[in-house]
Amino acid sequence: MSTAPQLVVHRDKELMAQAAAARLITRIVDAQASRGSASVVLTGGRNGNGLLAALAAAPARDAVDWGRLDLWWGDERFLPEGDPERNVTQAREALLDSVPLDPKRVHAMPASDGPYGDDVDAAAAAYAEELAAAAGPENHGPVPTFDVLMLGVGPDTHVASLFPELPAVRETDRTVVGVHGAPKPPPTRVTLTLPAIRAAREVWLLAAGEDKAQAAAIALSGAGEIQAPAAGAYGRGRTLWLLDGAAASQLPRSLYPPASA
Ligand SMILES: O=C1O[C@H](COP(=O)(O)O)[C@@H](O)[C@H](O)[C@H]1O
Repeated sequence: MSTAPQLVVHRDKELMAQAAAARLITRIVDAQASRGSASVVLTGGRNGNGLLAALAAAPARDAVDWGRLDLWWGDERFLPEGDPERNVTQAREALLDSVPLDPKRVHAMPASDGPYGDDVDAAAAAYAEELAAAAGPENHGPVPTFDVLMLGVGPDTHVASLFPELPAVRETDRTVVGVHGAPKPPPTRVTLTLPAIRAAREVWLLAAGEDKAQAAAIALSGAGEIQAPAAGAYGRGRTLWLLDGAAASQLPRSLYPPASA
């Protein structure tokens, strides 16, 4: 069942990143307190990396027990290990290299020079198996119930590597698929599908900057998920759109009334 999106609009992208980082710290600490560990799905892109950098700079980051955190990725650019364009490389630089994570709990998606070579579909199937192996009987299918799954919203409404009208966004069965011919480079990618995204307790969509304004307005105005993948991303318990004022500037008044002064 879809959860209605809730919107939080911050003044600018710096404040949005800091507030989202604080929110994430709280969610992780709460999950660790109630379930012993936490699981978070990271996103690539400018807003996702901005959040990780803000988290790295937040003194409260020491409240997290980094050894009891599972990290997964919503998508990956299918490039060689260590490529600066890989989402995991950027996440390592922004945060992961500076906190004491358990390497066994950092579930990066395969690289194009990894065990599956350049076979992106085999790489996607392997990640699906890794997710299935981590899912327990208390989960609702072949993926863990992630505590928080974050998605950067692209200017074309893509989330993860689910681009409008491409086959990946139509997938209703598999949890992870290979993407061929993505309109944003690189063309070959690995992505969670909408059914996997919807297994999360909380889905957070991040949109900051003027170039995200139209995408946010379209996705939040009742567009279909095939044409606007962000519209199909929701969590089991909560769907949260975290925006800055620029990204919120084209939202319908019923969702976010502009300030009167
Ligand atoms: O390529 C990607 O783009 C999106 C959005 O990135 P942004 O820089 O426009 O914020 C991101 O969510 C995705 O993970 C990434 O692979």
